[in-house]
Amino acid sequence: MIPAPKRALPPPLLSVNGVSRSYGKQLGCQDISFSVRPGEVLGIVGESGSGKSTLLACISGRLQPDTGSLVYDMKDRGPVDILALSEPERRRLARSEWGIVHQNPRDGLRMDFTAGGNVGERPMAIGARHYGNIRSEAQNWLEKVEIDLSRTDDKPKTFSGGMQQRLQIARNLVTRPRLVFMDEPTGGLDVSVQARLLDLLRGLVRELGIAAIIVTHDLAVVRLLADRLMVMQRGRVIEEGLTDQVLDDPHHPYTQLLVSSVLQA
Ligand SMILES: Nc1ncnc2c1ncn2[C@@H]1O[C@H](COP(=O)(O)OP(=O)(O)OP(=O)(O)O)[C@@H](O)[C@H]1O
Repeated sequence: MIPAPKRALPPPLLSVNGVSRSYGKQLGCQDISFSVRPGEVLGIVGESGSGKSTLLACISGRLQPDTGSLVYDMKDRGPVDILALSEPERRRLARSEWGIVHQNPRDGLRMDFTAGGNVGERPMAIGARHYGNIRSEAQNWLEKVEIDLSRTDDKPKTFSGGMQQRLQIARNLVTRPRLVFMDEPTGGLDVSVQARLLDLLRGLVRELGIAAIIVTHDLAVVRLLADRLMVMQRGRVIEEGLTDQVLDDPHHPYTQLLVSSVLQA
């Protein structure tokens, strides 16, 4: 029998090659390479100071790497070298194709806008002009993230931490980005609120087929959300693979320690 042809993997959405960044003599991250395909969720774990935030800032265009290259497959232009884009081009790319969910929702929300305004601002930024459509899309997203519509015109400062985080997620996903960067998306929330938020995030990411890069020190977050996992220690990647494989059969002693410390907790 003739074997069925293997289905080719889609080309990477983002390719990171040899990215390093130091702060003076202090190493942030060193020689990091990986790629993320459309719809794939990559988790990056490691203890405090291992370089996760530095790496995330470098690959999301918020921090200039010292060396390395970043290639992103834009919807209408194909692969582009992100570091060679002009600042306005990079901002346009971030607005139209990316989302960034910060650990502290205050960093990702406009605290002086209403909840509806926070969600509606993103479609407006990429050209939506019909007020009625923008408001109904915003309300649709508030419902998706389980915020009561009676709160549409309230400001986020009147919301709980969990509600603010859900609002930040709605603000990011309303434009259906192709890639979302998340920095400790459930950090700072109560355990029960975290669990609900994780469920919600998992449902939305899968429903929309969004690719995501999630930085966290919480293995439960990556276990639930990430297809693949990278483990960092002292600025370097020390282990990577499919999430279940890495967590169920860790090879590097540091990953073994990380996994066993969670099991003992
Ligand atoms: N602005 C800065 N100036 C100097 N050193 C920095 C700066 N930001 C980070 N570093 C150093 O870079 C290394 C990596 O830090 P980074 O914040 O990327 O780690 P992390 O894994 O994200 O930690 P955390 O989980 O605590 O946020 C650390 O040694 C840190 O002290």
